[in-house]
Amino acid sequence: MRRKLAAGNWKMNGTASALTELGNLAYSCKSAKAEVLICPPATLLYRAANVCVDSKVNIGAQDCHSATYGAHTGDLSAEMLHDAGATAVILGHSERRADHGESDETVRAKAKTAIAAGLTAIICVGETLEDREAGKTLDVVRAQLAGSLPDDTSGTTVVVAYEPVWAIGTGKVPTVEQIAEVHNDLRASLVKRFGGETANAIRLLYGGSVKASNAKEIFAVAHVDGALVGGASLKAADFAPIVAALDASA
Ligand SMILES: O=C[C@H](O)COP(=O)(O)O
Repeated sequence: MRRKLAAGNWKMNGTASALTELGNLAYSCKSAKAEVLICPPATLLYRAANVCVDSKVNIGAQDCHSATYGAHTGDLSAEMLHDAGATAVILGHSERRADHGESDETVRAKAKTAIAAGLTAIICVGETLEDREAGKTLDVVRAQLAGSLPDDTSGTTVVVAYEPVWAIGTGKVPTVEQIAEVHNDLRASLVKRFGGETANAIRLLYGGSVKASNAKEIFAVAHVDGALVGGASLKAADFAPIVAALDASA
């Protein structure tokens, strides 16, 4: 049975005062059955890990460099993130694929480095509205999945997050039928490439305007093992109900 995962991506939000929210979340989630992960800005990683020590909340990062060290001004290595207390790292987020021209090959190289440093790689895939309207959703997601996952992927090293670009930050959410179609296809693609045992251990998250109000119906969809949440993860009062809905879906 795959353990459920509620992951929060704070994106470029939060200074030291935001650590109070993290403490509130740690308290709210003290009885959570699902794995809970918060990915704050890198500037808060170390302190966030200290706030959440001995709690049910793990801390993650939002990106890493594909190199292990060197002349990469402004970048952070996976080892540095692990050293700061991160247990996972989000890779290939559509905002990085778009803003930084990140290719599947770049994401795959970063994932290999992250896994080697002991981090779980949360690899994002998702179509644009143009892709969906052109009927290309499954083609796009299959290609990103194939190109972004390392060959030695396992259920403990990789999590896949399906995030339709047009649902991120917009309040628009695919229908449960649309989510089910993609998550079923993701699972089938994983089985085809890695075999059933490995594929069935890989958790599939949905991300894109997840809120307390829609979490229950999203978590009821087959092959949805949790969520990657942006805006609704910034406040404990918004994110804790999503964790509770995930626990109730188990
Ligand atoms: O990483 C999180 C996703 O981009 C979803 O963000 P959102 O919940 O604000 O739509």
